[in-house]
Amino acid sequence: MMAVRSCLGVKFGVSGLLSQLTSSTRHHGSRPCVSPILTPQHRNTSSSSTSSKVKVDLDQNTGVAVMHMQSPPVNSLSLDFITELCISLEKLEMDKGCRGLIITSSQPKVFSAGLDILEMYGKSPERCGEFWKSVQELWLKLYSSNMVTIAAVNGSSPAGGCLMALTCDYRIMADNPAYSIGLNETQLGIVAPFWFKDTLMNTIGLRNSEMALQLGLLYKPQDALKVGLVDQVVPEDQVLPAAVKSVNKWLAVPEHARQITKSMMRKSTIDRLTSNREADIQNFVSFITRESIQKSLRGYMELLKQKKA
Ligand SMILES: CC/C=C\C/C=C\C/C=C\C=C\CC(=O)SCCNC(=O)CCNC(=O)[C@H](O)C(C)(C)COP(=O)(O)OP(=O)(O)OC[C@H]1O[C@@H](n2cnc3c(N)ncnc32)[C@H](O)[C@@H]1OP(=O)(O)O
Repeated sequence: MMAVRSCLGVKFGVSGLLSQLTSSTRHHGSRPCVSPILTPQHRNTSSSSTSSKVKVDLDQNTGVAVMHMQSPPVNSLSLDFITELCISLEKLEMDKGCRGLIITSSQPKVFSAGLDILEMYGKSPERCGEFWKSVQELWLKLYSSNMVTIAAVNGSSPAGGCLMALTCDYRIMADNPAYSIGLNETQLGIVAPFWFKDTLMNTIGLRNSEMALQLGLLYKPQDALKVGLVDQVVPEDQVLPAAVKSVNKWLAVPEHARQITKSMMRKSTIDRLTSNREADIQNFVSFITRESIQKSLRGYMELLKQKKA
């Protein structure tokens, strides 16, 4: 309980010329690349799709989609919300005209509050299992995406919210000391599973991960930058423009080479979960339904409410 309380308080690799020469003939996997030369029909072509919790704006000229998370109040990742995110991601992944994705929040002050604690409290083992499977699915879709993915972190991003950002290729955070980001699971009395840990370690290394995970650290933006948890910190109103600038830089790299390199870097981490999915679900269910863990979650939720009062 004490612990719970304390918690609340280019240069391109290949030549620029080569990359420019290939930019109009590049393919995204099997998908043709969008030509950078604007014809009258191509100008200002954008499409927008909205489900109740996810709004996606795709600019067909640039091939860049912006996914706005809009699940009030704090974009906590419930089963319904995760399902909508997965459906949107699947559509974008299949869309030949989409090569880059920026993920951001429509909610003020929060990118995502992480997993919805109410999905883990007082629920049947079957329901917990279904929920965890969806969390795995979201992680797999994001971490293995062929698209260039940029997290435009425009608010706090604890635990599962941080994990979402970590799955992206690049993270830009708003320079506001009121915001924080990190895998703070231990502070709730729960344990980040191995694939959360692996994703963090792949980003900030072993020593920093040891400290971050055991202490359940939530970093202010400037500290997150120092440790490598985010790649860039910009004024709040510049988060989205900076993300657009970055995505274009990443998209200028020959697509096949970038995708194969990404896949090579992430494959072993992805394989580790895909070959252990069922066991991981069983682990989660038996862990989260323990009386002591349920008690910790209840205490944590009460503290969140008290903080408001
Ligand atoms: C051996 C190992 C084997 C297997 C693995 C086992 C286990 C692993 C298990 C789980 C992994 C979990 C990862 C997670 O993501 S857990 C969730 C962690 N999230 C948090 O700690 C964030 C908590 N929230 C906050 O800190 C703040 O809300 C905030 C900074 C995000 C926003 O602050 P605000 O002041 O803007 O907003 P609040 O007033 O605090 O909140 C508004 C409203 O929302 C409710 N709420 C907040 N966060 C959550 C959440 N994550 N889930 C559900 N609900 C949440 C909050 O209670 C308020 O509700 P009311 O308006 O009072 O009703």
